[in-house]
Amino acid sequence: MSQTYMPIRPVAKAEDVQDAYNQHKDRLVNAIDSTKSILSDIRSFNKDDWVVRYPQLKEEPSTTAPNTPLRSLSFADDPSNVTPVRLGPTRSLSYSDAKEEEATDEIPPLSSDFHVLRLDLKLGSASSANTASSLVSQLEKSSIAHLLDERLANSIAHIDKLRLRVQDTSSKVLVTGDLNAGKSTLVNALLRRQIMPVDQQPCTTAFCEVHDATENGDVEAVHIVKAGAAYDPADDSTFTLAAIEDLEDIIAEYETKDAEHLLKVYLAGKDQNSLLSNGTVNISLIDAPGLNRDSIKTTALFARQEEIDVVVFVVSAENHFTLSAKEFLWTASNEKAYLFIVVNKYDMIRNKDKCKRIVLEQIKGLSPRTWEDSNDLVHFVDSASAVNDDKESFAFDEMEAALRSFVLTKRSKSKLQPVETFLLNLLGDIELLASANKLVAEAEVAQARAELAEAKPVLEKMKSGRDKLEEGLESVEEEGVGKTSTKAKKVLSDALEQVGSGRPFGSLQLPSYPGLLSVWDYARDVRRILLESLDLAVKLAEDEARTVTSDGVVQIKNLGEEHLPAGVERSRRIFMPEAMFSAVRRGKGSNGLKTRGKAVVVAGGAHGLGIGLASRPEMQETTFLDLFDVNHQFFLHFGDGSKSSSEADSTAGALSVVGVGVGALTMVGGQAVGVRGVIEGMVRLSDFFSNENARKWALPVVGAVTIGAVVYVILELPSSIPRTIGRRIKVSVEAEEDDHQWESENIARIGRETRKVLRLASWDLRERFRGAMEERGKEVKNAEENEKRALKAQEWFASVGERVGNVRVNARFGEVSAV
Ligand SMILES: Nc1nc2c(ncn2[C@@H]2O[C@H](COP(=O)(O)OP(=O)(O)OP(=O)(O)O)[C@@H](O)[C@H]2O)c(=O)[nH]1
Repeated sequence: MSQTYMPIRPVAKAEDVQDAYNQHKDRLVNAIDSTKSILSDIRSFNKDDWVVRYPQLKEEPSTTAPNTPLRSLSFADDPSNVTPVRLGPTRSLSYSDAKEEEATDEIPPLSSDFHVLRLDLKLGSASSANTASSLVSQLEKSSIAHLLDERLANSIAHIDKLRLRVQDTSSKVLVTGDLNAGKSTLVNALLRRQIMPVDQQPCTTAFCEVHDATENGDVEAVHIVKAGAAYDPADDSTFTLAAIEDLEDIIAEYETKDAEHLLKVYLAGKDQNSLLSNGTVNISLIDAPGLNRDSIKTTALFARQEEIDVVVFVVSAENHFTLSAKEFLWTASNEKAYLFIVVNKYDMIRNKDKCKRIVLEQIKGLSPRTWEDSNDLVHFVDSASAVNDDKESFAFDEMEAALRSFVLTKRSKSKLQPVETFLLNLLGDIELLASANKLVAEAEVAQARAELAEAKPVLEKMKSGRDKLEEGLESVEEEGVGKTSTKAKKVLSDALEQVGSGRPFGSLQLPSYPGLLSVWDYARDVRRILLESLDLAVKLAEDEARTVTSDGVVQIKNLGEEHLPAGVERSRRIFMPEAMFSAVRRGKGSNGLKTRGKAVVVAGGAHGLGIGLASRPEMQETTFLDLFDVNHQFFLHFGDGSKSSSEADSTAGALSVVGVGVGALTMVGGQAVGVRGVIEGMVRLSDFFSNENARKWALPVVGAVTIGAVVYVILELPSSIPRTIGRRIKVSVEAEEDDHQWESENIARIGRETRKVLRLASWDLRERFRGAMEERGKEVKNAEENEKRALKAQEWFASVGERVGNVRVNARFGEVSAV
């Protein structure tokens, strides 16, 4: 009937399908390349710039915006820190208080979990959920980032494979069916060439795989694949070579053998319109043996192979489906839904409608999905006449076009669609990852800014206050030292002046005069008291210094309060004034052995250290000169009085003998007469004694005067001794070299000690200030770096989101594919 030969679908459809397929393929390849570049960039960013965090989302019920459901976001390395967020339509995250997106009905319920980039962090058994979660929380950021990196690397490797799969143009069409149904005739018709042997007797027992000769270096040939060998056209040890012309003989030869064989047939110069050379996919046709009890299993197994894209099942219109055909179809349709049924020898049928009805009814039972699409998938043809070019065979052409479309559609469904689904899931995962990390980066920017707002003004204040603090410390030190030195000078000069005139200092008292017989002891005690007076003055000056230094320490402490920022630990040193003017001595243990490192502080200043004047043996020595200071008198009148005590002492010996008398003389009248006067007096005396009269009365007079003078001197001793000793002490302490001079040495020492304490306190404060400033500087620098890094990450993750969006748009994901 003519209607059955009418084209079911326009032939142009095949080209449309092909174009659509090519576009789909190209878009996918581009999307794969872009996705791969995004993944590689995330890996480098994770490695070099930012430890990418792995988000975990939990669903929360939301009433206001069902399509942007509320989730709680936490991170694998910090599961306890939870933030409420909303999941956008493309699995991007935003804070739950952000403006809610328009709810649209088309948005499918979104998964909060990762599809491709999911990390299996749940360690331990399900029964020990607590242990597992605690294990997860123990995972560090870096180890999670490392796991993520591995997952990204695996995803890249996987999409590389997908790319190869998408670009792979080879497609296999297995032609099988009942014995003698006309499979070989159909294959020949599709190839536009008589290649397969056609016989009324069942003949084909081998699988003949027909390829384009370009796959074999443009050489037509038959490769008989050796049993068990992994076929490789480039390795002739895996096959036996034969000529195309011998194909019929080879197949005939194998008819007699039991086992099925695989023949690879390479054909050149094919018709441009043949199924094999459509330009998009390299289809290879496989002519399988007719189904019988022996071959059905092998064929079913063959059909199941991954690379078989379409199974063309040939059934004879005369016989309908045989039992073995039904068995095969049943199995195949369960495993592969892509069955293409050619009802051959349709020309032989007289009641075509009836035949069609019966066959379709059978198909409905065997493969409902094929039946549903029977307009495209079930074709009634006459292959024998199609081989004959002279005859028009619309049904065959239509079948061929439908088969070509079907191969492409199937490829699209079996190869492109899964890749598209995978890419969509992967892009969704990337978006989720990027938007979660963007939120983290935003939070870190905010935190860094808050830190900066706190630390920067403190640092600025410290910077501007540094010079002031330095000046303050210097002036405290200088003022302190100046004050102590001035005070010490005054105390010591006064004391020296007082002692010099024979008066003791402070509360010290001179001993009472014990009488002439104990004059020596008296002189010794006076000397001791006067020396102790000077020591007391030193102690007083030291006490003054202690007070001044204490004030200085308090001032330094106040400077610290003023300049050190809050939170910086203040000096915990406690100033002990009594430890001033003390020395640290290496102590000895109770057993008399030296104790390593054990120090003993000896308090009490120069006095306590046993270096006071009263403790110096050379100063304690009482001499005759302490009683009658002839020497002093001599130099008072003949010298400049400023000679060193050593010089004075050396001359003292020579003069000591005459000194007593002369000294006594000089003291007559309580005032100095002078040597010249004495000599003149002596001359006059000799003149006087040479006179007879004078000699008579003068001697008793002189004797009386001398006795009077001696008595006077003796009576004066209680007050003259302190004066003499005081003067002698003054001269001896003043006579030292500048550096060792008692007064200046003590002033310098007291000043030094004050400086030492104040400098130590200043140093402590300076160190604290420097440390605090360094720390604030570091804090500011860290916060600035964190802000910069987080800002960069924020922008970077936003750009990843955009890139993902662009990939989706360019790949036209989400549109209903034409193929
Ligand atoms: N009238 C008619 N005869 C056909 C048609 N197709 C095939 N034949 C004939 O049917 C016989 C068997 O054809 P083959 O192509 O050898 O069948 P086959 O399915 O390959 O056979 P085996 O491989 O042995 O199973 C041949 O004599 C063909 O000429 C057709 O469409 N119409």
